[in-house]
Amino acid sequence: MSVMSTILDGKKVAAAWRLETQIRVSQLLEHQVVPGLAVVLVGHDPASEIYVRNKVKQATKIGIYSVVKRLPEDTSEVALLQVIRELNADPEIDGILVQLPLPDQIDEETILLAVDPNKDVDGFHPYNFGRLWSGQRGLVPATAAGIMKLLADYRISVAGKNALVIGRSLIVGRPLAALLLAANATVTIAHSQTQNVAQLAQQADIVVAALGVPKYVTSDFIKPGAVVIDVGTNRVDGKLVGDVDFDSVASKAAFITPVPGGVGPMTIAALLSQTVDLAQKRQ
Ligand SMILES: NC(=O)C1=CN([C@@H]2O[C@H](COP(=O)(O)OP(=O)(O)OC[C@H]3O[C@@H](n4cnc5c(N)ncnc54)[C@H](OP(=O)(O)O)[C@@H]3O)[C@@H](O)[C@H]2O)C=CC1
Ligand SMILES: Nc1nc(=O)c2c([nH]1)NC[C@@H]1CN(c3ccc(C(=O)N[C@@H](CCC(=O)O)C(=O)O)cc3)C=[N+]21
Repeated sequence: MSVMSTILDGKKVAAAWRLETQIRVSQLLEHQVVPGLAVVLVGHDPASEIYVRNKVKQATKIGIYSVVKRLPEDTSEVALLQVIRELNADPEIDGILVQLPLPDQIDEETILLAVDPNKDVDGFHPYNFGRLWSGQRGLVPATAAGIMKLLADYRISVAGKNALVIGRSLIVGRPLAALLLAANATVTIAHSQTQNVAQLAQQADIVVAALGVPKYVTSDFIKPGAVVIDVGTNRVDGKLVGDVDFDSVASKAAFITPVPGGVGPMTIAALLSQTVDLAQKRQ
């Protein structure tokens, strides 16, 4: 027996969310407040270029003023710190996002610490990360926020569920685990040294794949009726492939996100919404 699962349509939910954000932007404009977003891109990682272009395009479309600071691959830490200080001091900028990863000569921790925690729209500053893990409200990394919104929109309850998050990066795995915990899930975090990930997944009501290994999660990982969230965005032969083997898993899961059109658009919508939250605080 093979039952098709419900596809969690991130593209659709993100479009509706952007519309809500756009309304909030027009209300701010009536008060002469233009939300401002700065994206800092060091080097020219082609994937990063695409995301940055999408972010800026969608921000502009809903009335957010956005600037991209493009810096060469060989930029020094000192030079990057100078750019961040200028953005911290710029009254037109509400949100600052430093695209990761950074080139080797730049220490990530130093840079994340330099961003004004009140403008840290990515939620990567240790102050905001600490708040997140303390269960306090604040700025939350966009991918994790986007996934929680997608679950909420489909009325998928998290409380009391077993959730497995595969991946423990600053960008996705850790913040998502914190949000699932705050929503009263029982959370397990798997990483590259975890034994028997498949066995852990078989116990899980919610499986999140955020490891960056194409089609890693196959149907034998999945408990029938589980919710499967695919964060993976891997280029394989020019095609976008998730961390989940969609075709096999879709016949076993109750809900599943596609790639593309799942978590990716929600990430951008979350970023825009949080930029406007910050602009509302300015006002
Ligand atoms: N759709 C979206 O909005 C976004 C998509 N992405 C995509 O999500 C994926 C993950 O990104 P990101 O978190 O930045 O990746 P990282 O490479 O920073 O982290 C990967 C994590 O997965 C773990 N891992 C790697 N291999 C395995 C394995 N075989 N079994 C279990 N765990 C493993 C690593 O463990 P360890 O810590 O031990 O090294 C690490 O914690 C990528 O495909 C990326 O492109 C990322 C951000 C946003
Ligand atoms: N400081 C920082 N913040 C980030 O949020 C951040 C980052 N650095 N570094 C890189 C990752 C990756 N990321 C994605 C955002 C959108 C899509 C996205 O829109 N994906 C579309 C497809 C886009 C395409 O065609 O490539 C989709 O899945 O439908 C994907 C990935 C944010 N990241």
